[in-house]
Order: sequence, then structure tokens, then C-alpha cells
Amino acid sequence: MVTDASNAIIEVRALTNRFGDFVVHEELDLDIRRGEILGVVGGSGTGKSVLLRSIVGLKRPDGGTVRVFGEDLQRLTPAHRTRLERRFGVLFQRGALFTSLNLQENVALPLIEHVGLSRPDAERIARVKLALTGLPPSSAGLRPDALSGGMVKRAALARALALDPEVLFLDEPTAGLDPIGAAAFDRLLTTLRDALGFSVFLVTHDLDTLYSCCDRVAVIADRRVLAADTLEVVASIDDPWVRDYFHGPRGRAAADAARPRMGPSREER
Ligand SMILES: Nc1ncnc2c1ncn2[C@@H]1O[C@H](COP(=O)(O)OP(=O)(O)OP(=O)(O)O)[C@@H](O)[C@H]1O
Repeated sequence: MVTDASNAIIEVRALTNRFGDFVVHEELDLDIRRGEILGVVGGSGTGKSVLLRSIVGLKRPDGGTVRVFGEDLQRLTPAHRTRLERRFGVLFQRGALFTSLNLQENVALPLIEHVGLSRPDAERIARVKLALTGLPPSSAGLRPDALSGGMVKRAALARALALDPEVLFLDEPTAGLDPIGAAAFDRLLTTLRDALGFSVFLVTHDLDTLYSCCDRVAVIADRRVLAADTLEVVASIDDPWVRDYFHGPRGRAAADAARPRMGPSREER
């Protein structure tokens, strides 16, 4: 999908984050555009999750601004901010489903808490969301510990979709899945984005995911966004981490696997 630079729904400007003396981000700029799947990559500890948390309002930045749907997050009243945050769906790295609740109850919870739906109505919608993510009706009554890793990810995605978000934040959604499960999750994400039109901020280490579903890729290095562009442009940047990541053995394998779909690379044309 080609996205329009003028259509940014989230604008991060001069963001600074630190923990004590340790500076994670310094003057970091990044846009998330309407309808895109933006992959966010970078070495371990470069601040991808902290960036996600700053945007969704879980970490107060030490400097800079985060504008979401045109509004400066820091300047909103708590009530306004809560309303705005309801337009986000978040899937955290470690699943974050309640283990004591079954899937239907897990997905229904935000609808009861944030929208005030009755339990039967919320559970009816929850079953629709579970079906959207490809889970069978029989899964609704199961608890997370009775499911495979791939099913847990789907259920967590169903919960992130509970409130029909305009932006979905995913922190390493395919971590821990086998390659077939990961590829199925990538396809599911693309299908749902195409059908529902949300935007996605996707933190990942998974090169196959970048090739199969991301419209743009942002590389975080040295406390900033080194580049945010199409995969082809980003992979051609002259930077040691980019070279190792995109052009090492795993990067070449992912590029080879994607080539039949994406066509020849720039060097091959
Ligand atoms: N609450 C915290 N207190 C202190 N330091 C923190 C806290 N949260 C994150 N950090 C530090 O900030 C840096 C960035 O963390 P973050 O989790 O965003 O990295 P990441 O790029 O997502 O890493 P990975 O790819 O390994 O998940 C790390 O050095 C981490 O130790």
C-alpha cells in the first residue's frame, strides 16, 4: 500500500526519553500514516518498546511532543486523553491476556469497562472478534493456558481489536511462533488491515514480517530514527546495523523468500 506523507495520524517530534542518566531517545522524529503498516526495527535495547509506550501514553516523554489525531497528548485533560486512547488497540510482547478468564471474557472486558456494554452484548461482540482473527467458536470458552502460542496471539489480537481501533500497536507479535504460525499471523494482520483500514505500528525483529506486510520500515539507531521509508530504500542505507540486519544470511533469506511476490531487487533490474 502506498501511503501519503501528508496523512500522518501520529506525529512524534523531538522526542526525548531517559531513565536516570541513560538516554534512550534524543530528538526522535517519526510519523505514522493513515492505513499503513509501519515496521519498527533496531538493535536490542534501542528503544522500540519505549517508543511504543510513549506514543500510547504509558510513558511520559522527557522532552518533545506526541501528536495523535492532531492533538498533543501532553496537553489533554485526563478524560479527553482516555477517549483518545480508546482509539488505540495494543498487543504487548508477552500476550497480556488474563489467565483466569476464558477468551470470550478476555475480549469482552474492554467492551464492558470502556463502553459500558452489558456482559451478554460484550460477549456476543467478543465472539465476532475471535472469529475475525480466525479462531473457531469452540475456543471462546477456553482459557489462555489451554491454547497454542499462535492461538494466544490471535486471541490477544482479538482483544486489541475489541474497541474497533484506528491504530493498532503490536510489540513483537510473532516472537515465539514457529515460521508457519508467524507467516499465518502476518497474513491475518494484512487481511484485517485491508478489510478494516486501521494503521499499524509494529515493533518486530522478524525480517519475514517486514517483507510480507510492512508498507514502510523505521530503523531506530543512536537514539533516533535513522530512516523511515520503504523496505527497499531502508535496506540500501549505508549503516553497519542496516547492513548486518538486512544483508546478513537471515536478511538475504527473507528477501529471497519475498522476491517472487515483490519482483526483482533494484540491483537485479
Ligand atoms: N522502566 C525502565 N527503567 C529503566 N530502564 C528501562 C525501562 N524500560 C526500558 N528501559 C531501558 O531502555 C532501553 C530501551 O528499552 P526497550 O525495551 O524500548 O528496547 P527495545 O528496542 O524494545 O529492545 P528489544 O528489541 O530487546 O525488545 C533499554 O536499555 C532498557 O533497559
